[in-house]
Amino acid sequence: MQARKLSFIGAGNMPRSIISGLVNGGYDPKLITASNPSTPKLDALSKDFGINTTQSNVEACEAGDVVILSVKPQIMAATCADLIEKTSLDGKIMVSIAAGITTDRLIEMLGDYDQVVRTMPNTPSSLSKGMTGLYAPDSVAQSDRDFVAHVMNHVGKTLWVKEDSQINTVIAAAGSSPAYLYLFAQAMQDEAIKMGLSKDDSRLLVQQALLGSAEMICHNPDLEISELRAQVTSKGGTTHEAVRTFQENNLEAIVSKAMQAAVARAIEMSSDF
Ligand SMILES: NC(=O)C1=CN([C@@H]2O[C@H](COP(=O)(O)OP(=O)(O)OC[C@H]3O[C@@H](n4cnc5c(N)ncnc54)[C@H](O)[C@@H]3O)[C@@H](O)[C@H]2O)C=CC1
Ligand SMILES: O=C(O)[C@@H]1CCC=N1
Repeated sequence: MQARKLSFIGAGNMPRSIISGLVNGGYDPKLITASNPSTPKLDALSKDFGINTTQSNVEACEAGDVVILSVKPQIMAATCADLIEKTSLDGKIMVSIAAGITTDRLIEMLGDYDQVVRTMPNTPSSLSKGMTGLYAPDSVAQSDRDFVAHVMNHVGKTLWVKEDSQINTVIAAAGSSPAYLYLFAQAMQDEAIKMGLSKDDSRLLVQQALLGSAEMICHNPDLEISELRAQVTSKGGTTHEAVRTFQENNLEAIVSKAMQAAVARAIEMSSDF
C-alpha cells in the first residue's frame, strides 16, 4: 500500500504507543508528525523515534494526509474548531481515537467534513499487540478505510464495526480493558507478596501466567475459553476452590457491571463534549 503522511494532533500516551508500534514496524518516521502544546513529550518522540514534531496543531494538520486527532475528548471540539478556522481539510482523512465522541459529533466538530474514521485503539499498540476497533460512515471510500486499517494493523489487530455505537463495546472490551487486567494482575502480585515472595518474583509469576493464558486463548481458537479454564481445574483441586470463590463473590456480575459502566460513561461523554 502506498505510504501516506500521518499527523498526530496531541502527543500523549496513546499516540506515543501507536507511533512506537508504527516506527518499530517499519513505518518511515519522516512521514510522521506530532503536535503538542508543550515540548517534553515532543522531544522524547523525536529522540526515540525520529519523527517530526511541532507545537502547532495547524502545522501538523497541514503536514498530514491522514490526521489522527489524539487529544482528550474534553478539548476535541476546541481543537477541531481551531483547525477548521485556520486551515483546509480538503483531501485529508481525519481519524479520531477519542473515547465518547460519536462519528456524527466529530463530523459536526469538523464543520460537516465527513471524511472521518472513528477508531478505538489500546496501549498494547506500543508492542504491536494492540487491538483497534474502527468505524467509518458511508462517505469514506474503501481505499481510505483500507489505509487507516493498514496503519492500525502496524500496531496490532483491527476490527471494523458496522455501527458507530459498537465502538463503545470496543472501548469496554479492548480500549479500557488493559486497565482491568492490570488491576487483576496487581491484586495477584500483592497477594503473592503477602504470602512471602519478593515483589519481583511475584510479578514474574503473575506476568508469565497472564502472557501464557492470553497465548493459550490465541493458539486454541477452536476451544471455548471456558474449556481452557476446565483444563486447569482438576476435580477437587486448588483451582476449583479459587474459581468457586470468585464465582461465589460474583466475579462475572462485577465484570458485566464494569463494562456497562465504561459504555455508560462513553455515552455520557458523547453528550457532554
Ligand atoms: N490511553 C488509552 O489507553 C487510550 C486513550 N484513547 C484516547 O486517546 C486520546 C488521548 O489520550 P491519552 O494519549 O491517553 O491522553 P494524554 O493525557 O496522555 O495526552 C493528551 C495530550 O494532549 C496534549 N494536549 C493538551 N491540549 C492540547 C491541544 N490543544 N492540542 C494538542 N494537544 C494538546 C497534552 O499535552 C497531552 O500530551 C483520548 O481522546 C482518549 O480517549 C483511546 C484509546 C485508549
Ligand atoms: O479511559 C479512557 O477514557 C480512554 C479510552 C479507553 C482507554 N482510555
